[in-house]
Amino acid sequence: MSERVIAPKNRGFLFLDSHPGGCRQLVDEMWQAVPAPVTGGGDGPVALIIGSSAGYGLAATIAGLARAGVRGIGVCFEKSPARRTGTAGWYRTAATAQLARQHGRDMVFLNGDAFSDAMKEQVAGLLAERFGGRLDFLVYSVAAPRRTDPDTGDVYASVLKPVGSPHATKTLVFDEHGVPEVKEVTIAPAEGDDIEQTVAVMGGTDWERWVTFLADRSLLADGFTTAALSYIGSPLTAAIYRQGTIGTAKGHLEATARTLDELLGKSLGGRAVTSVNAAAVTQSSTAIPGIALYVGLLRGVLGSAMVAPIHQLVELWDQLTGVRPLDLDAEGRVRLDTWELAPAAQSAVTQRWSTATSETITELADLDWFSEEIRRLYGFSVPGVDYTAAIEIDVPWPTPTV
Ligand SMILES: NC(=O)c1ccc[n+]([C@@H]2O[C@H](COP(=O)([O-])OP(=O)(O)OC[C@H]3O[C@@H](n4cnc5c(N)ncnc54)[C@H](O)[C@@H]3O)[C@@H](O)[C@H]2O)c1
Repeated sequence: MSERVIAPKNRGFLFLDSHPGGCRQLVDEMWQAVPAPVTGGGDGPVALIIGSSAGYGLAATIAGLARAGVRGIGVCFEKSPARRTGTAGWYRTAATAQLARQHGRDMVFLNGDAFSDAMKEQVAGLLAERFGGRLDFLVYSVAAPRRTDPDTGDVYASVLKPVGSPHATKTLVFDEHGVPEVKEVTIAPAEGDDIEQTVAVMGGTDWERWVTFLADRSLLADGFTTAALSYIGSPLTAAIYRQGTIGTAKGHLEATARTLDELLGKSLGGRAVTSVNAAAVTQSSTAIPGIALYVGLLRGVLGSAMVAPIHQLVELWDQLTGVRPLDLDAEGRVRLDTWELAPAAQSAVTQRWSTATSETITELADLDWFSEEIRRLYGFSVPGVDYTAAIEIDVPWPTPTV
């Protein structure tokens, strides 16, 4: 037992501790935001969510459980409580597992490296023993800085750089007193094998490996459907995102979807798609130069008309499970980002971006919302949570009952 009062301590957008009570409350809120389930009764389809503890993967897990009535497995990579608290994803996973249990959904969470074959073996074993040897859905939502290639042991590192020439962008930072500043930074272009390395981490290689690994063991159900998360984004961030190293990886992921779609269509009557989601404040997205400024301005323009990840993922599940037909663009992608890229929204954000300075930023961007979103990633700034009270940090990883 280790109870303590947890105060937010941060360096920039990174916090050293997270709050178990706040994380639990946020997971509850996400669950409550999901409209009534569309389940036909019975056990529900079997789903595997990779990257289940944060951002879009957490939204996929909660929407899958609460809306589509799935059971199955969530995989993520989180740190347990020790001297410091556990990571926020540790506590969110414990809270998600508890809600799943309360709602009678058999959901097992595995903590470890999704890129490894050991994790793939573990999932294959669980599918065979616990879930009838058939997987109906796989949602792939990993954002990681590194991947070890299981065949060679090589470690690849992804970078966030423009391709071809240096790129100067405005960026949003907060000084040590939390005062916002708009700065200009110039990012050097990719060099050496930066592009290949980034594609090796954030492209489609590991997603494809998961699908073929499970297919080779006959663990995919007829009609098996898989979706991986992608992003396009605004022309304002294109040099660093879509036309940059990470965008090249997303292009690879989307090409992988087309290959897998053909393969699964022939063998199982199945599907593989990418889901292009909209900008959201997550630990991964705030690491991308310019994105914090862009998202703050987007919120300034759209306010609560921004569609939260949980609502986007309800829509994705509805399309994957056939509540509504799959609605694909010409490139075969589900588009959940149309509200972000709508011309009116983009021209308003572009206008604000061009005039944004340290002096004007608080009027142009919704920085209160942005700062709260950052804190909420760690379970802080959650209404109804008493941050002056001591709270147990030694929350165990959820173990399945029977
Ligand atoms: N955040 C955005 O604005 C945005 C927009 C559109 C699409 N996306 C896409 O959504 C996906 C997820 O991004 P996010 O922003 O939600 O990220 P995130 O940082 O919030 O979550 C990443 C998840 O991946 C897991 N993870 C990381 N490394 C792992 C590993 N080695 N093994 C197992 N799990 C691992 C983490 O535990 C966490 O659950 C990415 O493909 C991203 O490009 C993000």
